[in-house]
Amino acid sequence: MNYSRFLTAVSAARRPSAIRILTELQQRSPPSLISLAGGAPNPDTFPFQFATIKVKNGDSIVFDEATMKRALQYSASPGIPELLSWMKGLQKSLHNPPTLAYSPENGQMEMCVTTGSQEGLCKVFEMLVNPGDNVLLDAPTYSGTLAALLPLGCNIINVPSDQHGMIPEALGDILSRWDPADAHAPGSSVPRVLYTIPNGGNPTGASMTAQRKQEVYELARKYDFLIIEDDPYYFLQFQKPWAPTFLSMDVDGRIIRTDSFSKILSSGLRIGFVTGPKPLVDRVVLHIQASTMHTSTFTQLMVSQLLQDWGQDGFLRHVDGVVQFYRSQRNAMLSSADRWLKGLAEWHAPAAGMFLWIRLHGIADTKQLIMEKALEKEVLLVPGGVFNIDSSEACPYVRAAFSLSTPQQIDEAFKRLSALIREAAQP
Ligand SMILES: Cc1ncc(COP(=O)(O)O)c(CNc2cc3ccccc3n(O)c2=O)c1O
Repeated sequence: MNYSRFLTAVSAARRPSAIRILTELQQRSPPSLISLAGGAPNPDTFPFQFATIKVKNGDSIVFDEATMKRALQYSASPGIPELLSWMKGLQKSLHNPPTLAYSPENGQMEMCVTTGSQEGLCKVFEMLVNPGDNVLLDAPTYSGTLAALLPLGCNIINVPSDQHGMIPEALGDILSRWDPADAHAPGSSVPRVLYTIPNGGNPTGASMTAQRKQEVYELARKYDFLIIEDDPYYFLQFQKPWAPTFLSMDVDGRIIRTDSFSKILSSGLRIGFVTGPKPLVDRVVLHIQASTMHTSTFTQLMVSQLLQDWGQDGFLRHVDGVVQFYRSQRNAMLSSADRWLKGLAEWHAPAAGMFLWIRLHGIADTKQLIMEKALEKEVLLVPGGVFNIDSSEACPYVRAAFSLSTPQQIDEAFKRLSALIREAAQP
């Protein structure tokens, strides 16, 4: 694939940081090398000496003095080698991307660590989206994505979707306004990027079927666009086998996947990953070099040691426990919805994630209801309009998260919401 056609002017202008090249050169050199190059601070001056982090299974992660000095020091922009290597092993086991065996210039699978998948998304958009570009996505969508995309001045084209995710026929209809042959013409307006959340969508809870992913992928091949597979809820799928990912079917090297440890290990540690064709991931790293330089070495080392101790089987056993928790939370929310909201609202049972997308009857726009009346009743949800491309558009939906509240709190919250809807619907 010709990846240069996808790059923004900003991204094409980025060059490797000379300092980072020296840092990585030094890190690859034998200890006998004497470096007067890097402007790194001397870790002997740092006030932190060592750390022991107790893990719930009884194990401990120990940062002795040498490890602590490394943890507190600058590290490589793509991520620390041991974490990247472990994650590449996991991606191979879970997705077995066809691009694993490709040459770098042909899109060999590469990865980098990001400070949460939010940073990954922001850097990927900065790399691919120029002002005026047509970008395809299925709204309502994650508000953090809209926050990153909209200021770039692109034209977001909303692709219709339902509880099974983006509708390929609707995407095909939208694309039919262009001739695929024009895709490579200079200044072509054929969309070059499609973004979607394939599992446990935020806010809709929708999960794409494998069939729909295959059909969307074929359209991406026909019109030669990239797919950003934003999949932080991949590990929160309530049924096995987990759905095949776009990455697992990527014979062309046109998938850029963002993963996150936020929903399964920690959201505060800010660990995410970008997986995709090497020419593009290497470019994302250039954007990282010019902003955060790298994700915290401390948190990368901490997570890396945990994963080394667990191995893939141990990691997946941990994930099973997390899934069990969220499945039971989802079931509690669904039974409370049945108890309090039947006849007042409608919803679909999510197969993954942590959100229930609820359409309230008799209410054209939930914004005022939530921002004023709901607070009086001491119940808080997210008004659906914030997930629309135009947040001022009326939206009868609310997003309810079943991640933090107890089943008892969820039940009381829906009892209060039902009173709200009844009052609001009265003439
Ligand atoms: C589809 C999709 N893609 C990327 C991300 C970012 O996750 P990261 O790996 O942690 O950076 C997210 C995180 N979503 C949310 C985050 C959040 C944080 C504070 C408070 C509220 C939040 N609400 O409501 C959210 O939905 C997401 O849902």
